[in-house]
Amino acid sequence: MTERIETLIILGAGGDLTSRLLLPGLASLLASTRGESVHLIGVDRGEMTDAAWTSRVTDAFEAQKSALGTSVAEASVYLQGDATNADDLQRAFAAATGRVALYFALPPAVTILVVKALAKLDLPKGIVFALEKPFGTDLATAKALNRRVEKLVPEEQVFRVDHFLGKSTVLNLLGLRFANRIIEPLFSASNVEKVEIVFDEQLALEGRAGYYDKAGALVDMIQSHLLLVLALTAMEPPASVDADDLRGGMAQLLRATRSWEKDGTSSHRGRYTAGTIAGRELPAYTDEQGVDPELGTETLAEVVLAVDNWRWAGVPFVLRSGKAIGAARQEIVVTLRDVPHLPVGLHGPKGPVQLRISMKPATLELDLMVNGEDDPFELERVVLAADLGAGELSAYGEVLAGLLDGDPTLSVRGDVAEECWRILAPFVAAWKRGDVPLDGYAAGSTGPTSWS
Ligand SMILES: NC(=O)C1=CN([C@@H]2O[C@H](COP(=O)(O)OP(=O)(O)OC[C@H]3O[C@@H](n4cnc5c(N)ncnc54)[C@H](OP(=O)(O)O)[C@@H]3O)[C@@H](O)[C@H]2O)C=CC1
Ligand SMILES: O=C1O[C@H](COP(=O)(O)O)[C@@H](O)[C@H](O)[C@H]1O
Repeated sequence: MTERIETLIILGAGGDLTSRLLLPGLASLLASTRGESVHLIGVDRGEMTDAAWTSRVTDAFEAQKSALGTSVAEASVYLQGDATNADDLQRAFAAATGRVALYFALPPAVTILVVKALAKLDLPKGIVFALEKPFGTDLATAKALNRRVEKLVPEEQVFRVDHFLGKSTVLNLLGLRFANRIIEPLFSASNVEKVEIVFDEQLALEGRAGYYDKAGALVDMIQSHLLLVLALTAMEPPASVDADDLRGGMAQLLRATRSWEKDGTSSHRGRYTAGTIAGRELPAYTDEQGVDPELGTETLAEVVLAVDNWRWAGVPFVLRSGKAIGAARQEIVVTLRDVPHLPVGLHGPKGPVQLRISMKPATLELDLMVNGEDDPFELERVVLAADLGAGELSAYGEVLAGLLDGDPTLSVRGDVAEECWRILAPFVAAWKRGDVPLDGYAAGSTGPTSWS
């Protein structure tokens, strides 16, 4: 049996990811039936006492307080240090006990420098690297990062984190698709006209220019998160959901995925201008602190993909994600083809029949055409709805559970990370060539009007 992780070292402990998602995720795990104690060490460049760090951890644990969480917070320690410096990393390892997970809650450019510094050290036995997305900045750098990392530790000791794999609705795709005769047979080109995977947020930049301005919506959201959701939506039924079968199935699907138009023009990009969301006034993206307007960073991206296999030939997969959108819309929408023949005499509402799997809230809706109450030959649309349940753990809680248990099922395999970059390369190139305009949309709107 794999030895459990005893110490979790977070590099970038003072950052947004750590306080907003990672520590609350840990709190949700510790408060759950699956929680076990862990020695927590925070490392960042800023000066902070152990007491200040403990109080920061305690605050982040507040919403999901537990006795175990309190004891983990109280025993946690902070080390001021530069994660790209081998001596500082060695100090962190010296403070650890048992098997170590080293969490890179760092910008991608810093991560590569840390990996270089780690090459100078004798690493703790069995150490697991938890790497945050994006893995590299393009296919070449992702490959280079993977090659560097594999020189230090074997693949089973690399946990590439993508918290979308920990979202209960995303995991629910497995149950919904592969445990229901009513759903799985629908999922093919003979029945499906189009699949949309949308993650529009009301959140704007939220002070993250340092990272986001170099990433943009395509890399931040589509490159890893939405492509993995696509893989689970469209993959062949695996024999089991163990790490090899599940990740193998996802890799196979992504290898068959490509840009709809080979030159990357089956895409849109947009950037928000000033506007209002839920009563909050937002400046234009280019007026946000730390943004370099010359970079032309998009805050809304949409790409159309094809899956070149027997099941999905000819079906467009539209992936879209945007910030500062008026109404959050986070769902997988499967639009079904019209029935091959509607018996003459039956008539009713036009418009697509859809299966909608919402990531937030976690719900499922299936449109059904039924005979109307008044005129039985006049069809009416009704909706079959189900609550999919929020899941015991937050998405980060779920991936941390896998990381600390040494279970790689929810870790993004190295080849999968590379495939994701390969798929997006034509869009990046088309945008760089200027073949796709950068459209404006007002913050709080649904996006550029010209797209619909
Ligand atoms: N924030 C989010 O919502 C999510 C983020 N991610 C990923 O997490 C990663 C981190 O993002 P995020 O937390 O937003 O970024 P932040 O910039 O908020 O945090 C990064 C932290 O790392 C610190 N840091 C930078 N360089 C070093 C160094 N050499 N040694 C020690 N500490 C260092 C920074 O300190 P300083 O302030 O001094 O620079 C900062 O505290 C990114 O890869 C991002 O893609 C993934 C999912 C969600
Ligand atoms: O990785 C990221 O995800 C969040 C959205 O995920 P959620 O689970 O917090 O809703 C996104 O806001 C952020 O830009 C991105 O880096």
